[in-house]
Amino acid sequence: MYNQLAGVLAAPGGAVAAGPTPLGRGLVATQQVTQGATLLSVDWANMLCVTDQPKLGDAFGRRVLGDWQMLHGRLPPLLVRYLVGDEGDWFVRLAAWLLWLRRNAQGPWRLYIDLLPREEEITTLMNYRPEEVGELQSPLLESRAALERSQIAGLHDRLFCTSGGELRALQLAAGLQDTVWAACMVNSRSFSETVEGETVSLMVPCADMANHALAPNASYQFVAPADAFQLQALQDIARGAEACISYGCTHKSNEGLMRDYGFVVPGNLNDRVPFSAGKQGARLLALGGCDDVASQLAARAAGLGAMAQPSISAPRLLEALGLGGEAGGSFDLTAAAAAAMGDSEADAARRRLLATLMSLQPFLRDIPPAGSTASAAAAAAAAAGAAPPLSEAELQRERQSSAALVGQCQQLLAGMPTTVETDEALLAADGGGGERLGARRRQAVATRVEAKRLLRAAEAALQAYAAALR
Ligand SMILES: C[S@@+](CC[C@H](N)C(=O)[O-])C[C@H]1O[C@@H](n2cnc3c(N)ncnc32)[C@H](O)[C@@H]1O
Repeated sequence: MYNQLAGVLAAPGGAVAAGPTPLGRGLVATQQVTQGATLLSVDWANMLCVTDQPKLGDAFGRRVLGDWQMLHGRLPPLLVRYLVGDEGDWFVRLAAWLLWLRRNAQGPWRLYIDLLPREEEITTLMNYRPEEVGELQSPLLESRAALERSQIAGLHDRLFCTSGGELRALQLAAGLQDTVWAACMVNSRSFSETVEGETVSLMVPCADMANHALAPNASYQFVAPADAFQLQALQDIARGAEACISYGCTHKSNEGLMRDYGFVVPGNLNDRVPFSAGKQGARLLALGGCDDVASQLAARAAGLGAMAQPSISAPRLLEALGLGGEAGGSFDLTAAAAAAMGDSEADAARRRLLATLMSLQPFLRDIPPAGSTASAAAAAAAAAGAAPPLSEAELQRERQSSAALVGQCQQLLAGMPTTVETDEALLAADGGGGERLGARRRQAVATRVEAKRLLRAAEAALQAYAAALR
């Protein structure tokens, strides 16, 4: 089906086709590709394009919509008015267009719709039913899923619902599930580009088969001289290898990725262990009875002297984790993260360690300034080949602190109904395709096991720290 679609909507000579990949269905190189080569080119008249803020200028968006209608047939005037108007935001307008195509399209746009994931295959949070969200084993994700679903229900009732929505004459969505489907498609498959100074949002057939990678080997852009949206190779790509792009979501935690795309990144650098400096932590750290980091900082800013030391020595922690390395314990987090962007499990484990380090930030003391040596004391000690000695009382406090934080990890893990091992066994028995578990349950297990792996990594790091204390 993909080849049929590409034969009509993409320019001849493409070097990729849809196929099975380790990430699910994706784009696979059909030939050896050299760096800089065009992998796929889709003419602007063959994409769905809406201008994000029509009031700031919409000449490009109107031109593309005009060309689209000349090539693919006229759209109902009510829909056209809605697409070029500024009543709905870009997201809602693209969803309306998709819903209309789903009900009415023929030819290549029928193929396009048929190639899109079906409801039962969609794993974005919004598509989880209330009875399924418990599988995520995360109160945060559960409440986020409920919120997403209630927001989309509001949109459905107000706009798309065939019985009472403002656009009911277009007969867009018979039930809430239709609207959820369209919203998930727009969320997870649209591109944003600025063309002729106009920011537009696009659904681009064929190009929207590209999966996301932390270290992408392809990029996308609108190429004005070609009047086309293109995927290009950032490096040589072997025949049969997957071509991946970056979704530009490098700042998103796994919660954000589940919300927008329905997948998680193993070892997501933006995830944090939700350590708390609650009562137990505050007592152990002798921080004057403050219950959380924010109030500690506020109290410190207010000059309350009882704000004693953070609990963990940063240079010692780095050393215990094998992350110090350089003279004076200097550590470049950005460089360490950049060096761990691969697909391997070792890279994912490394990223979990870095995420742990960042989670511990509120508790660290003697943090070395970026790119420089640690504290003067640490620098002197490093020159002498050893960390500065700690008094027995200091050692005692460090041990108590790490024990308290380890306890928090263990408590969080114990509060989840299944273990890493059970989850991994479930995934292994499923064989990769979600055939037995179903797509959403499989993704829920993949998501919760990733949260547990981070907690395990944090627990192990703190235990290594405690063991290295002397
Ligand atoms: C733009 S589409 C990519 C094509 C999609 N795989 C398909 O079969 O239609 C985005 C969706 O692909 C999947 N995806 C993309 N990147 C992924 C990744 N790195 N890991 C797992 N799933 C991914 C997610 O389901 C996401 O919502």
